[in-house]
Amino acid sequence: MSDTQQNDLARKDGKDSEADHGTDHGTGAAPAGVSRRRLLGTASAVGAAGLAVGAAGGAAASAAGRHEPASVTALTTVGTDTVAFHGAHQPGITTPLQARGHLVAFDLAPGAGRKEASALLRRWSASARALMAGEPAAGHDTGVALDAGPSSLTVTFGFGRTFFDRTGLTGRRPSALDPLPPFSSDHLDARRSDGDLWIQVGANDALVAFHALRTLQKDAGAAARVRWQMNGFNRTPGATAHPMTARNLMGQLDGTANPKPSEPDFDRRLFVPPTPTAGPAADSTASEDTAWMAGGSYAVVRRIRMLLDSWEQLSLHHQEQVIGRRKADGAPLTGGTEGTALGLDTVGPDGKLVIPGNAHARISAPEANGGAAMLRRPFSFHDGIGPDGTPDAGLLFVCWQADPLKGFVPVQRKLDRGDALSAYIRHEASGLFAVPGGAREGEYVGQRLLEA
Ligand SMILES: C=CC1=C(C)c2cc3[nH]c(cc4nc(cc5[nH]c(cc1n2)c(C)c5CCC(=O)O)C(CCC(=O)O)=C4C)c(C)c3C=C
Ligand SMILES: [Fe+2]
Repeated sequence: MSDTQQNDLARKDGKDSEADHGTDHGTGAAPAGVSRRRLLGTASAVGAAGLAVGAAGGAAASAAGRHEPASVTALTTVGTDTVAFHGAHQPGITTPLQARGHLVAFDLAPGAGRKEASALLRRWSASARALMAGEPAAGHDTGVALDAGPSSLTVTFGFGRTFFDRTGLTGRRPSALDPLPPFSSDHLDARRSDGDLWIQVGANDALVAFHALRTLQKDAGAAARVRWQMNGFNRTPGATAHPMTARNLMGQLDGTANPKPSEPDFDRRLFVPPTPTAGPAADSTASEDTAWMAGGSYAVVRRIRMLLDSWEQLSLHHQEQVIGRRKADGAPLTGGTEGTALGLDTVGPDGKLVIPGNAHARISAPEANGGAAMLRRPFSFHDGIGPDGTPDAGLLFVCWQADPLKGFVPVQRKLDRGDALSAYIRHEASGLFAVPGGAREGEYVGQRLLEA
């Protein structure tokens, strides 16, 4: 069994034990040694108000002069959930979607090179490890995340194409980092695209996520400057009656047909193999000296604005024709439930395909793209109202794959040519980042690139 599968199973065990105790957060293991039943027992002694206030409310109650028992503050497992920093792969790739996300790109400062980059990655990894374990950041903790647990915090680091020239490592740049091809529907803003370094922060608490982001920005010191930052969100764990696929801001279930860890080719699709596999591709990879990417993955990041004013004018029927799935439950228009395969050849009584030829789900399906697949792990964004008076909202589309030329690129090429959804979205920014494998104990992320 792969590390990914083990990780997922470990989290699933957590969920199951949580379910046994009657919670529905679906976010991971309960705090060690504290059963849900015991907490409920404690809470019932202080009344229903104690149940509702949770951690933040507990602090407020103390400030108001009421001294609640400390155990009341531990009613939820959302705060106590942790994700491992060390492992074969970096966290934040197969981790379940978190409620809050920050994507931030940095450029190395003028004059900063490999030495400074290596010291920076060492500092960043130390902070990420500590914060993900629920410890304060070394030296300069701001206290913003005080009272909260790690809340499934993940920090993921990547290198952009330009990083390699700036650090004298051009010879070790993977060809997979070659620029993405232009697409006819691109409206890309160069200032909000690319970057030498990229960080993805995710957490199930907004203050925990902000605290991590701020810590990492301060860690950058004089070595690197923020190039762009994007802030996103997803549904809060526990907001729905049962764990389910996330909805995006168009209201669709988004993520249904993602590759699953239980599928035999999951790791192969997502992660760079330790050694080049046999065959023609192996020769070119071997000559690249990219062994440092073993266990890593490539992240394609796109800020995709949704033209919500136009989208929301469509009838439900038309919206469903655009995607090829039912809006309420994500089932294919050919019937069944969310998990049912798309009936791509099914024809209706009118002789037409039930899932239209230009439906987004049809065009992006691996069956229609020579098996090309990626793991989509997005955040929604809403940055207010744009100068044109429409919502500046949409999807921070992040997808993961072992090779962008076998994942994002062929699918986006196809979508670019005839996706019914493209009339309602606009790609505004883009980045491609090499995300190295996870750091082993005592190692920092990227050490195998920077110190070999
Ligand atoms: C190039 C890759 C993709 C981009 C860009 C993209 C943008 C995008 N997608 C949605 C909404 C949905 N996408 C869905 C499925 C789906 N999308 C992609 C790829 C891209 N999407 C793939 C590979 C798939 C899976 C296709 C399949 O195998 O069936 C769906 C259906 C539900 C699901 O499977 O997730 C929705 C809904 C939006 C709103 C969007 C840009 C804003
Ligand atoms: Fe999609």
